[in-house]
Amino acid sequence: MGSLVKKEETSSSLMTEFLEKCGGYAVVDGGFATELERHGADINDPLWSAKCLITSPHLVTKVHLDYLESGANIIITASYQATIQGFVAKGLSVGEAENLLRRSIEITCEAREIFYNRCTKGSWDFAYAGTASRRPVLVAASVGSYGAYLADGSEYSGIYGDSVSKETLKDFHRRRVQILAKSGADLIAFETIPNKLEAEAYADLLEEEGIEIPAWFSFTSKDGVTVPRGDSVVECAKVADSCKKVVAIGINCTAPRYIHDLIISLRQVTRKPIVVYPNSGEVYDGLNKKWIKSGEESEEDFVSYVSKWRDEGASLFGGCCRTTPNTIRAIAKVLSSESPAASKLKLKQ
Ligand SMILES: C[S+](C)CC[C@H](N)C(=O)O
Ligand SMILES: N[C@@H](CCS)C(=O)O
Ligand SMILES: [Zn+2]
Repeated sequence: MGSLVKKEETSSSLMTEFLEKCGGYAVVDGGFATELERHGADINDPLWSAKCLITSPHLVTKVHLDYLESGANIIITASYQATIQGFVAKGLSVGEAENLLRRSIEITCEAREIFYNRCTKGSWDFAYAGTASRRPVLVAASVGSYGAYLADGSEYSGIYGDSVSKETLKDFHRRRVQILAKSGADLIAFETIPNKLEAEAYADLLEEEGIEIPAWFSFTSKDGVTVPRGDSVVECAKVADSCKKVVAIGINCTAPRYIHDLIISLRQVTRKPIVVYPNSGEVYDGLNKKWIKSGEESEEDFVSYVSKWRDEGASLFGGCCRTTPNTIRAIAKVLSSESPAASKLKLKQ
């Protein structure tokens, strides 16, 4: 009992202490798969970005490093669409599939080490922290939804059919979550969650499997009120709020224009830190694996929203699909010019 309480306290303090170290607000990285694509990777494949764990791990390292150089405090692994079932369908053995999952975390941890070794006294990083300390960086192990594995864009419909129950989803995710939790990541990022059922499955798994690292649950929305399956974001957030292992709740891969109202909805039901990392506002065509411009998106608009999102109560900010290191650099700049550490620096000058 004592050790259970201890673990839960450790979970909830990880994010609080991390945010304190970051000056109150933290920068999450940006679109990962779409950045691999921008560097020439062909991810038109059922494995999507996870294909690069096999074909071009050097690009995975490069994208992580680019985001670290841009100011990210949290870097998310390439495991979004890396599933044992998906790798086995490609002809890999279960053992090879499990090793690739572990490798996704190792590559990210290695990138953090490379970045730390590159940081020298006098770099902007030291000025950012206001002390001679290293910038805090967490590694978040990405878990994409069952819809991501289906590889038809169905994380944007959330419709899995009546044959897929909560138990089906738990069985689908169980082994991957167990492996990722023991691979050296600081937390698990359950991302782009499209329905309440999958959030419930994740919450059950975290509790039943005694997963020892904390997690965030991040939902996607196409209307600013519901997740794609039609469940209200408020109801989904309640599931996340009541799970003790969950240390932040948020929204990702959603058009920036919906984020403000979604933060207000989340705040109605949780006091946990809120994480937002919207996409560029473009819409994904899951059949052709292409992004379609809506004409409403612009990087300037995205970045100008950040202080409004902060005022509504979010504390972790980044980008999802089709955002780039430029977006993250701009977010880091907005936050560092307004953080308590930065204010102290200004006062000293
Ligand atoms: C977040 S969506 C853009 C991820 C890709 C999708 N699961 C697919 O395979 O098409
Ligand atoms: N972490 C994933 C999320 C896709 S919605 C990525 O950035 O590729
Ligand atoms: Zn995305």
